Amino acid sequence: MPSPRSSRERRTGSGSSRLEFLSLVSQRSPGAPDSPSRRKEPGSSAAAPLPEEDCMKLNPSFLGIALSSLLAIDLWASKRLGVCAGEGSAWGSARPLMKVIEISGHGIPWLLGTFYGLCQSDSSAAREVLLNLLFALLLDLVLVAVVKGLVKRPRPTHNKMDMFVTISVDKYSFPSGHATRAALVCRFILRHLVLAVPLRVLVVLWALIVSVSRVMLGRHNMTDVLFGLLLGYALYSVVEHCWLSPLSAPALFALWSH
Ligand SMILES: CC(C)=CCC/C(C)=C/CC/C(C)=C/CC/C(C)=C/COP(=O)(O)O
Repeated sequence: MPSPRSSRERRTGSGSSRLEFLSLVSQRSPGAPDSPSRRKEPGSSAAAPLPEEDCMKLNPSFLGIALSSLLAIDLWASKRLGVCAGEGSAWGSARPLMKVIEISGHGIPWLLGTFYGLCQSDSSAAREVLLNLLFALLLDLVLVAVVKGLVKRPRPTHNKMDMFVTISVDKYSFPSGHATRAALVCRFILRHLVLAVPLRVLVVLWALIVSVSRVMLGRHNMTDVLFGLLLGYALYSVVEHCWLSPLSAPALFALWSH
């Protein structure tokens, strides 16, 4: 059965830099009296029992504090790195170039290019690889849409929503769809295309530049991009596990056999 391994063997050849913190105190209702833990009845030696909700607010878990701190650092650093977020930003003149890089990692050119290649391919090895790339790209779109829809993290406030063709969940930022695609496509190409070393280095650089440009354009926070890269990397393993071949999916391959 042709597999990824066998197919490989066949190939011989601006903004402000103010920190944004989520204060634990501000989460309490404004004007609320002091906590019962600090209030003692006159003449009584024992403190009144703590209501459960106050216990939770006054004793946040270590994990909660660590996560809030990480998110605060993420928002602050991402805002500082969003140097191409607008024409008036520090590196605003590089924004057009960043937008070209954005399109190079967009779903539409990748889907259309792969579909076109599939229709034009005249070898069974090329058809197998391109069909699996198309499957990987579609799976990536669905997975990112599901996670974005579940997490619903808004895009950074400094982002200008002027992206080339988006779908409804693209108003959310976690994870970065460009970063998942860049990592997925990068792993896929390195594994299934025979390329000279300089070209392999270029593919890795492209994936990194697409990812960094998401933060520079102000589209994403750093954690959106880091998680996106991890997700895309892991998704490639799923694609390889479910690899479509003429034996496992004969009907699909029959569609493109000439
Ligand atoms: C051409 C074929 C075979 C199918 C088309 C299927 C389809 C509906 C594709 C939609 C592609 C699309 C609009 C993708 C969105 C890409 C995007 C803007 C992602 C957001 O990236 P992010 O890094 O800002 O999260």
